[in-house]
Amino acid sequence: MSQVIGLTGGIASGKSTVSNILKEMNITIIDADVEARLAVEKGEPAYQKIVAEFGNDILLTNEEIDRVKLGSIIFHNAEKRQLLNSIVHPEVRKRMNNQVEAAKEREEQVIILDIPLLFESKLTHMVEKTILVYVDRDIQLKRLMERNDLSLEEAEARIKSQMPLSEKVALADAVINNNGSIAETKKQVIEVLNGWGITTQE
Ligand SMILES: CC(C)(COP(=O)(O)OP(=O)(O)OC[C@H]1O[C@@H](n2cnc3c(N)ncnc32)[C@H](O)[C@@H]1O)[C@@H](O)C(=O)NCCC(=O)NCCS
Ligand SMILES: Nc1ncnc2c1ncn2[C@@H]1O[C@H](COP(=O)(O)OP(=O)(O)OP(=O)(O)O)[C@@H](O)[C@H]1O
Repeated sequence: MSQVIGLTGGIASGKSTVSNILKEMNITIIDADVEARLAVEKGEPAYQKIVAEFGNDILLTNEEIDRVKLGSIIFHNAEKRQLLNSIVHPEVRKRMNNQVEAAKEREEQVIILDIPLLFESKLTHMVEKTILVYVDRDIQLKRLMERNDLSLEEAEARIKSQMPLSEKVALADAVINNNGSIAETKKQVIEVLNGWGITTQE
């Protein structure tokens, strides 16, 4: 029997960092952000709907979606964000479910679903247990501004578009504190998995 675990957090809280640690242990990760990117490629049904709703202005010269432009719209406007979510999220769920089924057929012991909006989108029914990657807000803000080269205002708008990490802590089965070094984070990942009876390769 496979165990399906949800990995969540906030923007730039360290989900990819934890995912990479898990990948090194040969654990399968299904990443909602990757699926969301594939779902909006030119020719996909969600692509057509996005262009119909947001107009040709959000396209690059090669006709792919300009993610920077679309991001600057939806992170500042809750209604537009809701509209984009209603187009993209059903496709993401379908894609993730297909991959979970495939991983189950391969009889994988552990399957991790990396879903940033696991709690906001009420997707906990897709998983048996949840792990939250937590960071303090000031560290989150600093890492986000550096990684995405964002202004303070743009970074804050992105953080505010999600449920506060402090609220997510109460909803998760396990919390990994990613304020410290990556080595400290890795130690906690191993402790959580071992605590759930999952043996880890190092
Ligand atoms: C707005 C878009 C074009 C920005 O693209 P960009 O390449 O800059 O960012 P990327 O996709 O890598 O997302 C980075 C992070 O932003 C946060 N985020 C993305 N979309 C949303 C959203 N609708 N609401 C809140 N946070 C979001 C997540 O924490 C995510 O990990 C893109 O994020 C998108 O299409 N979002 C809608 C789909 C979605 O909700 N994806 C997130 C998980 S399914
Ligand atoms: N423990 C750490 N120490 C220092 N830097 C870190 C640590 N963890 C993550 N980072 C850096 O912080 C940034 C955000 O981390 P990461 O990309 O893993 O977050 P994420 O939750 O996957 O983000 P998003 O949801 O926005 O894609 C990255 O630039 C990463 O290199």
